[in-house]
Amino acid sequence: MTRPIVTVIEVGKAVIDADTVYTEPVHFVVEDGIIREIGVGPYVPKTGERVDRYVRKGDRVAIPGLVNTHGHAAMTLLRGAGDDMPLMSWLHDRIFPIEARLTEECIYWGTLLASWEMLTSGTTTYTDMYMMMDRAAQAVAESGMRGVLSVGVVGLDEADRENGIRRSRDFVANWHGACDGRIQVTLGPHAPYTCPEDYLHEIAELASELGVGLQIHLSETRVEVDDCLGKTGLTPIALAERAGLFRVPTLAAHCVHVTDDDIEIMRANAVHVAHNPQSNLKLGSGVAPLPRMLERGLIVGLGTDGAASNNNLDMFEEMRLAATLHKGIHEDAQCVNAATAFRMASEMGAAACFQAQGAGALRVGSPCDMVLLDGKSPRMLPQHNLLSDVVYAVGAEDVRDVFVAGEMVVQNGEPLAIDTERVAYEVKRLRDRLQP
Ligand SMILES: CSC[C@H]1O[C@@H](n2cnc3c(O)ncnc32)[C@H](O)[C@@H]1O
Ligand SMILES: [Zn+2]
Repeated sequence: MTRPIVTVIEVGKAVIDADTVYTEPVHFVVEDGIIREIGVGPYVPKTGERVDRYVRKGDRVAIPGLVNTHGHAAMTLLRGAGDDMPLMSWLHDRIFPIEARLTEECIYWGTLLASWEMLTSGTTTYTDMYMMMDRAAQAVAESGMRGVLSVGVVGLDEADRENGIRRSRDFVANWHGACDGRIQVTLGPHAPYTCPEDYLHEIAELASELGVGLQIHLSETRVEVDDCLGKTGLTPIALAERAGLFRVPTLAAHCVHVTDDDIEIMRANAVHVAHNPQSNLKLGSGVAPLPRMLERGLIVGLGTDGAASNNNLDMFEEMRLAATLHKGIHEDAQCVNAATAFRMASEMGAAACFQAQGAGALRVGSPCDMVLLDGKSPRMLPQHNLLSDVVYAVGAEDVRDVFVAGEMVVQNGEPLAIDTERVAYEVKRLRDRLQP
């Protein structure tokens, strides 16, 4: 039997989870990527204990790696390609024509650009629904991130339907659980307005057969809901339930225009939600009833959506927006407090995208997905309340070092496994080819 790799990480302070904050020096003992011990003060080796790696960062504040529960990574290549438009014309008039020109290398370099952006802004796990996903998975494998990846499928004609099923099946076979479990696969039916009910049913059956969950856009705009009601007499969420979608673990993105009955359907079927406040605001879609969903006990994570509708992948911005937007809407300063927003960006987000128990926190037994913030940042002074600083004040620029499964993937703000100069060169080259 091989001996585990033991890493000791010493930091100045640590947010273990939304309810547990250490304001004194802390050490973490990590064995094969899992946190085995947390102690106050410097690490003192016990007799016979061997440590393979020491990381001494006394001026850093440790937080769990952030979890982005909805996005389309390679859409970084489309950042700024279509702004100030509502969803449907944005998709049909700007995005789909550019996406028709995307090649495999676009997906690879676009996903690496997203990984660079996400890792250096403190995200260690992200979800993705897009195309040519083998190249996205290759980028995730190389970058060191965790990804919950899906082939985005639409079913408006027979050829698309067959391709979607075949590609999804192959993608699960090739990548589910790859890279020591860093890559997880779900199915990715795009939305009820691009996947007819019988196709949603077929995808749910496939997910069940393959033992994976699925992610889908649901009830993002008022137009989507009104069209669906007009055509079927059901809301998109009621339609998805009738199609049998919710018989498999489902992560529903957006859920902006949902009724109380919809929320009850989601609760009864344990549907998870990805709340994307920035993208919903920018596309003029509206504001999801997050407080009602949380009150009813739904598991809700935060997401950026793609970089063409956000227009960045910064989860600190998303967390702060979630913790302020709903206060304003409801004229209630206690609505979605700092702890709730932090939980959604970490532990609840990890649960929302089907990560293992303990993921998204820094407790004993959790995977060591850890972000070290600059404890000397002006945004963390004078430090009345560390959790408040992390949610309301800190920004991506304060992220210094990042670990995924105990491996350092960002050091002093630089990704260790991504050639950032090359990525910058390649995405500029590809941008020029994408213009119609
Ligand atoms: C079939 S691959 C995924 C597909 O989704 C598109 N997309 C990006 N953002 C959104 C959004 O907010 N709502 C619906 N669809 C979206 C993306 O451009 C791809 O075509
Ligand atoms: Zn989306």
